[in-house]
Amino acid sequence: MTPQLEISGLTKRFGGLTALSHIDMAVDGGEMLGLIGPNGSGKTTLLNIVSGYYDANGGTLSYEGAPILGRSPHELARLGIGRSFQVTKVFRRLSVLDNMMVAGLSDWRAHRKEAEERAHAILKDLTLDRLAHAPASSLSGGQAKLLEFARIMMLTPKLVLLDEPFGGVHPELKRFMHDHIRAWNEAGVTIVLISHDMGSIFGLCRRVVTLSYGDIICDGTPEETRNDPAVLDAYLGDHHDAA
Ligand SMILES: Nc1ncnc2c1ncn2[C@@H]1O[C@H](COP(=O)(O)OP(=O)(O)OP(=O)(O)O)[C@@H](O)[C@H]1O
Repeated sequence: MTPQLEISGLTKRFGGLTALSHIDMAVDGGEMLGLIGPNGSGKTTLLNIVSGYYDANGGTLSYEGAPILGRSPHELARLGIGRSFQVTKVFRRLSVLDNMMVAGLSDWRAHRKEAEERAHAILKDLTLDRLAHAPASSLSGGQAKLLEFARIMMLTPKLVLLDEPFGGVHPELKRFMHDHIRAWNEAGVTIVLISHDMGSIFGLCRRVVTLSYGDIICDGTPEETRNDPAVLDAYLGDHHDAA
């Protein structure tokens, strides 16, 4: 079976710094995969390349069997690759509903009425529907995170890349987000989750890939990852900040 996402020899340099060094990795449709590693190990860079925000210096990337390296974020979103950002990106001056419509209308299949109905249903599911007409600037940090989730779902993604979704989120909201991530995955959506929150990673993911200095140093179950000496060394060694 062709993996949903296949990364081969992917390399990214910033000047003299090699942020990713010949990364090989395959992700099957329906996986729930954690991507961990100390600060600066290359996690966000990898996600930025897969979602079309960065070019690579070498290697190949294919999605559902077709090459995608060099495609724009917009094209990739249309193909079903959704992502969140470490720092939430919502249009602060637009209403919550209009934030959803911007996502929905870029999808040529959706007509406005259908897109609005879909937006309301998703907002309701995420407890944001009563705020549909409020400006996004009036949302709390946690609500803005939920709006970002809601916008990703507007495009009916097949692969969702989440970059530190739990940063600054209180425990109750975190549990709510966990439930939604699990529900998406149970509905067949592939999830790649970057987080420094090991409780979330080990609680949600069946497979965990660990990066260190742009290399994959471990690819295994949560149990294998927790007990891998290279992972412990990467996090606890004095050459890295502990995460
Ligand atoms: N746009 C950029 N220009 C220059 N260097 C960059 C850029 N983006 C990332 N880097 C560097 O590439 C390396 C990998 O960074 P990246 O953000 O991918 O790491 P990370 O594992 O996501 O870290 P964190 O957990 O702190 O978010 C770091 O040394 C970082 O400074």
